[in-house]
Amino acid sequence: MNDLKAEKKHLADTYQQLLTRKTVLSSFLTEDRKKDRLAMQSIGEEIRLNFDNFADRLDTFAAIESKNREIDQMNAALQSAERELAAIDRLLDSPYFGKISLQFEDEETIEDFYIGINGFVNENKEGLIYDWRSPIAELFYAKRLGPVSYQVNNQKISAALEHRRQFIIEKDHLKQAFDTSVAIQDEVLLAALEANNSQKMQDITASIQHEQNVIIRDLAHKNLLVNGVAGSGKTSAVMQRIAFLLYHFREEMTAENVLILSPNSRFIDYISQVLPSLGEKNPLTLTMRQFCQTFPSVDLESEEAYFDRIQQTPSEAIDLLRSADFSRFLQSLSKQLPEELVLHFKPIKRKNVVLFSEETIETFFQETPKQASLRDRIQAVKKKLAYAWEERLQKNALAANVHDQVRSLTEDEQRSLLGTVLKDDSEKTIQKAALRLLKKKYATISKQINDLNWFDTKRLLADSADYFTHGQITLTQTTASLDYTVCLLLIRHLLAEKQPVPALRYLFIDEVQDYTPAQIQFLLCLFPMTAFTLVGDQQQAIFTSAITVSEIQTLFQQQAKSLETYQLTTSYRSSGAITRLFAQMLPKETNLNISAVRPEGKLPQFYANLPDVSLVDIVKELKQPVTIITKDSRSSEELKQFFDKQAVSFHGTVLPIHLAKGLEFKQVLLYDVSAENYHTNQDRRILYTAISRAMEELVVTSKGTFSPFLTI
Ligand SMILES: Nc1ncnc2c1ncn2[C@@H]1O[C@H](COP(=O)(O)OP(=O)(O)OP(=O)(O)O)[C@@H](O)[C@H]1O
Repeated sequence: MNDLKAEKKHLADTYQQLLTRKTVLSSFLTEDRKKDRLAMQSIGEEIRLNFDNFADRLDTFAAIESKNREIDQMNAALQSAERELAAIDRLLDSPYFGKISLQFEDEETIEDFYIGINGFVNENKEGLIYDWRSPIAELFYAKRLGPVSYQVNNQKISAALEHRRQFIIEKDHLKQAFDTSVAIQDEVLLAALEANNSQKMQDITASIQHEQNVIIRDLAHKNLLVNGVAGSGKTSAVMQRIAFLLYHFREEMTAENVLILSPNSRFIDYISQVLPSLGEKNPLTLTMRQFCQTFPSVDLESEEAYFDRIQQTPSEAIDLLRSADFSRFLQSLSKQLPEELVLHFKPIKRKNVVLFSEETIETFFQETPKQASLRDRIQAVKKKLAYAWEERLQKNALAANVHDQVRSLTEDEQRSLLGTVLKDDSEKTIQKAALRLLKKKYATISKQINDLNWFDTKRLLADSADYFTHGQITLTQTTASLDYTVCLLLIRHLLAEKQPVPALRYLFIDEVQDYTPAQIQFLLCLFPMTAFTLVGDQQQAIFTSAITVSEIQTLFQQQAKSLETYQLTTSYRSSGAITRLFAQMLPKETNLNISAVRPEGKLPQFYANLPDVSLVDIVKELKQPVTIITKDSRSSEELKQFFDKQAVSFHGTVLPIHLAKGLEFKQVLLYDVSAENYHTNQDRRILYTAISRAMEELVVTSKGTFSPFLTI
């Protein structure tokens, strides 16, 4: 490349300008922090607090207000400088990764734009680096050279993309440069894949592929569903899309308006660095179980019990609780309750003393307008109960014995029961304190009223199941399974009280194939205005809790919501040989043609009829760290104990597949892939998922003969 020299010079210049700006910002921050402290100190000295008369008070407030404004301005300047400094620090690691040369209409010269992980404008207000999310940077990810356009402030700008260059840069060292005419060059992609050395997920900004970019930047469609093969960058696309949206809507939303639902706690940790490395805050990230636990009075099975359960064949009752039909029926109850379904109320009690009987609550309910929605009627009953309770407390607070109780309180007791020490013992003070005392004493009653403990939602759910299945299914729920809780929360939300949820603009669901139709329906009800991005892989549906693409599409259609579907078939994670192996696992009718990006690499090794004692040598010989993946938790535990007993030490982990899901590891050993362990269609998907966790080296063992799904 004849202008490599010019590129090196450009890099040196840019790097120098970044360094200069860093120095300016650092000294501004140290100086300003000092000034800030001094300013704070001087406030007390400068403002004479004078509250003598009305005019003095106004003057004092005005002086405080003006000082506050000064401090706010100072803080805003500090924060903005801190943000800029952090961005510069990121850029100093690698100032930019791409360049596009554009010929704009009516302009004679071609203009160059350098693209980096963040933007940088120098002190002369020249844009030296453009953020990869800026409108113009989209052209960098465009498929071909030639006529292109982009949108700025709803205005279309046309140009000709004359030239695209990609760089591999470390600090101020230009390691490689490639001129590319078709999207992102393989060398850059392969270099990015090679450089993936971390245990945590990394951003893919410099090598986002065209089909991923379309998903990341899709603003035209509110709801997206991405069905992509193993390793096709679905999670990466989710993270990059969040970063893109936070940038694009920076004036309107923050990370607080985003929620990511993830498969398990390990995965949450795995993705935790991507957004901070791009200068963005992580949004709240939860598993569906954790999300349901955020609601009041939810008591749920543990994560382990949950995973155990969703690997078992479900009972008829669980099937019902997961189904779209049943949750749709529950949803329909909010409009009209069939005559056969009767609401049941529970008495409000304290220590076996009934304060509001079922009959009283039933009467309150009957007094509410019949034409109102059930939720409004329940809310009206709640208000009536709260009012009746307050009245009762006020009446009781007049009683002499309560007043005596108040008078006999020591100062310490007053502090702990009334929150203050009584100033006098006038009738008025004592009466007020008496009410406070009673409220404190009977706090559980207010809580019961508030938490709707008196409305028997469990009974309604059980009766609904009975009615819906014509008496075929009786719900006898001993432990609160996630499936049961989701239906209960749906009833609570639609029929009793809107559940408290964050104001979400975007909801991202990873591994969506593991959700049930009822769960998706529940989320759609909870977040009617939110935009959904769902990503998953039908072939990785390894649990009995699952949903298909067409079921998801139907659920969206029923809610009159559009859903744009994307399919990704290029796999970036595993070597060619490993990709070939898991691609063979797909049933013919899927018609999926998985293409690998990485080179062929080392062939997987297979050991049939291998006793555990021989496993030890194989594990030790493998490049470390090695991840051993088992089919379930029980075999993981057994294997760990076996290694302990044998005093085998190796660098790595033993994980059941449900915890390895979504993650990736350089060296993987699949434990006991025997015909006995892997013969059903679900086993086939487990195997496909397990093999596709391996990036470079794969060893497959079996205690007996191999599963028929392995065509070695
Ligand atoms: N455009 C890209 N450039 C560089 N690396 C990429 C790109 N796309 C994906 N990768 C890498 O490929 C690997 C797989 O990506 P990711 O985990 O996002 O895929 P996935 O579709 O969510 O996988 P799975 O469903 O199998 O868990 C990751 O290491 C990711 O960094």
